[in-house]
Amino acid sequence: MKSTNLTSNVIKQKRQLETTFYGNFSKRSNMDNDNDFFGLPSKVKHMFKKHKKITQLYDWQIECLNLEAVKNRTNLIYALPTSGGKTLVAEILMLKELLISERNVLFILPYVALVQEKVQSLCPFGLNLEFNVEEYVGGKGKHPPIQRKRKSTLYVCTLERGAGLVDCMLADNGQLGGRSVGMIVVDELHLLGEQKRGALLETTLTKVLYSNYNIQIIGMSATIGNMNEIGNFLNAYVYTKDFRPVQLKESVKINQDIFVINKDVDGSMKIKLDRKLNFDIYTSDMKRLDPSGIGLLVREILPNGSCLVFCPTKSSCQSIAKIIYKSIGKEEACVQLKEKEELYKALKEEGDGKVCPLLTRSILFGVAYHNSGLTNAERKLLEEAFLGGIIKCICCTSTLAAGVNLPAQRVIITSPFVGRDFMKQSTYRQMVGRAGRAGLTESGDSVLLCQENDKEKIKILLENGVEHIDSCLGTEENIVYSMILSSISTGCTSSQEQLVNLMKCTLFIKQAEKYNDECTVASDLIESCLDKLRSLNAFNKPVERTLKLTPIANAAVAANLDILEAQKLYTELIEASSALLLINKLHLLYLAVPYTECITLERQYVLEIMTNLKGDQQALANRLGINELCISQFISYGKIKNISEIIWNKFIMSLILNDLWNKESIWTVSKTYNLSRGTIHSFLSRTASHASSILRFTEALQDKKLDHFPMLFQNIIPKLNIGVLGYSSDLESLMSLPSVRFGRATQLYKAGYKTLNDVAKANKKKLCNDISHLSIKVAREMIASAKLMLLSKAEALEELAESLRADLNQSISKDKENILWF
Ligand SMILES: Nc1ncnc2c1ncn2[C@@H]1O[C@H](COP(=O)(O)OP(=O)(O)OP(=O)(O)O)[C@@H](O)[C@H]1O
Repeated sequence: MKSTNLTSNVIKQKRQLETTFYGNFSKRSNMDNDNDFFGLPSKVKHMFKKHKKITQLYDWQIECLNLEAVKNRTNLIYALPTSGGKTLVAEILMLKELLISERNVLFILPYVALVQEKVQSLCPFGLNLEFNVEEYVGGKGKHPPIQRKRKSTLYVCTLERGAGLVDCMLADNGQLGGRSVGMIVVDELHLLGEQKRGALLETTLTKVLYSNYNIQIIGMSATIGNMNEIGNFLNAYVYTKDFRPVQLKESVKINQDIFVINKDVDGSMKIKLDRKLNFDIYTSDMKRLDPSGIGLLVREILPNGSCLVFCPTKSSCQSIAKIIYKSIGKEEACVQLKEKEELYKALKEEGDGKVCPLLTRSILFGVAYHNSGLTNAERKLLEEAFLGGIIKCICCTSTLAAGVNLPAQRVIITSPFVGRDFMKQSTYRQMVGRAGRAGLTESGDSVLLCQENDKEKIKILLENGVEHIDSCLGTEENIVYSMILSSISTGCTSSQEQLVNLMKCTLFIKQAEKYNDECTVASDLIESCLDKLRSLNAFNKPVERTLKLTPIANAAVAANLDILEAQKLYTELIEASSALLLINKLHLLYLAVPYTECITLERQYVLEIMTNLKGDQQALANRLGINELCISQFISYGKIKNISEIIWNKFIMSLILNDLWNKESIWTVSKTYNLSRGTIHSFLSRTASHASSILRFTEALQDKKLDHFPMLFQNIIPKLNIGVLGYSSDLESLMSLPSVRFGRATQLYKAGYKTLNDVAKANKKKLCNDISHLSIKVAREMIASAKLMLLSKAEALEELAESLRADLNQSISKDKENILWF
């Protein structure tokens, strides 16, 4: 009876939502019978026009979508220069899978910011075309996913969370949330060549290839030197095109001379003097401040253009932004004043009442810096301002080129070095690829600033082909252990022979075999890894030759931890549970700090903190064995000898979390620990991710001694996820929206949009008026996200109610049968 009531309530709630959002449900169902857009309803075409301003596909996009390989669901990898329009092809393929094949899709992206951007931009599509969009970053996203059988779901995830989702899928016969997965899309496939993350991506894809669940893999990338080899690894059709929608004029500046670079028909480089940079408008002071003329190059594209300035280090972004805003004429400081003020207000709200003094001054001139010292929320506001033309010039590091989609009219590369290393061809290509805005400008240009003595290296940089991708798996043994354990835990393999076959599917073995036909690397490697894993007690006694994992090894897989971390965690939790300090959250926060946390604080700050511990902090220090001896060892040797360094580091990092939890402003915390606010925010995100691993570990382990932990961690994870610890939970639901961080949530709350429902029902124009620095596009996406989230929630409840009812009916009819029988 109860379950029927729940069902009818949920159905009522969902109908109400649907009537509010769509007008009339039956009308919506009849939409678009004319399937003329690659088999998709023509409504999709209109949506691309409305939301992405795309009216026509490029020839290559049409050619690629019509490939036999695509029609036959063969795996596909395709490579084009940056901004070639690769994402659109992937989006159309994903929509086909979600709407026509009605299967779930996993979309793996390399950076958190890219995942959030995608979720935000795909929500209107999910809402109108009726599929779910779920975000998996940090600690966000249920594991295993919520059951959603009625509509297909697009899981948008980072590489790390994608690896976890693939394991869930393999453990559930190729399904996620009760539906089959039909496609996995990987953006920036060249990451395969990166240490750690590349190896993780390689093992994730290898398991999919080996498992044979008929899942189509789509990979996209800027050009890769050995596409065919990567195609061979992924059993994929390879498609490449050298297409750029806007012309790119590349140049190099040495002293005052600017040389244009042209490629001859035979592929050789022609470098020709184009012009001299004119310093005449600079005063002698300005010449001294900006001897290389970066400011002059920026001035050339003003007032209508936009410019990305790539700097070699994080700190140089700030100093170069300062030079540029000082060199820009006063006229720039007089335009778009209202918009700039709104941006300032939004930054202030995000920054807990303060804005960095340099940004305060530079945004007046339309200039900003963008690096990991800023919080994600501040960076997002600056990106939106750049796309909206309020900020005309952003000084950033090369990570921005890979992590954010920001096109500009001009790209200036201030040095051919990234940190201390000479730039790689792929990095250079990714940076210059940002020049030119498709649909907005007809061409874009790039200027690389270099010294006379870099000439030879520059020539090689410009002439050489793109780099090959080499597997990093050989040097990442922890990732090989995890692949072995997860493939056994999910049922993909169960014997040594099967593991060898799995290993043979990796890029690492395929590349090793290239040079050696009789290669035994796979069997040797599996043998030595199994020996090591046996010595770590990862296996129960085998029954015949079947490998079986211990509960801790199984829980490690569920939590995406490697076996050593899982064992460390188990011991730590057992020790903690014997005397857990629950006077406040400090002890729990201590447990949530990842073991591999790599932030090191300066010595003088550590001393200041450790010699002034307060009562609760001292209690935990005592509990962990941190005493005066440790401090004196730290003073004398800079190292601790009587306790593990991990405990010492985790303790200090937990103090940061505790200060934030106790409502200390991020500016004060940043000063106390001498860490940038951006660094603190990324630490929070890693902690959120580790806390959700602990939750999954303890849930999967089902060990009575640890059964209080899931509830305790569930309590702190939501706040860690949103990156704001010490504030009221009223903002939590607003901050679950992809585009909403603390400042925007506060503005929404103050303006009367207190719940997701308020945002879902908002009028986009009114929302823009009520909230500073909010574009119509972002407002529209925000409203769509709120609607989609509420509908998905209502539908999940509905499904739960249905399954409860079915369960109940079954047991009632069984009872009846039994009564009859007796
Ligand atoms: N057919 C098209 N017509 C007009 N604009 C397009 C078209 N296809 C894509 N674009 C636009 O071009 C820009 C770059 O596209 P996209 O991000 O897909 O490129 P990409 O090849 O994935 O680049 P990256 O290598 O940076 O990921 C986007 O703003 C996108 O909306």
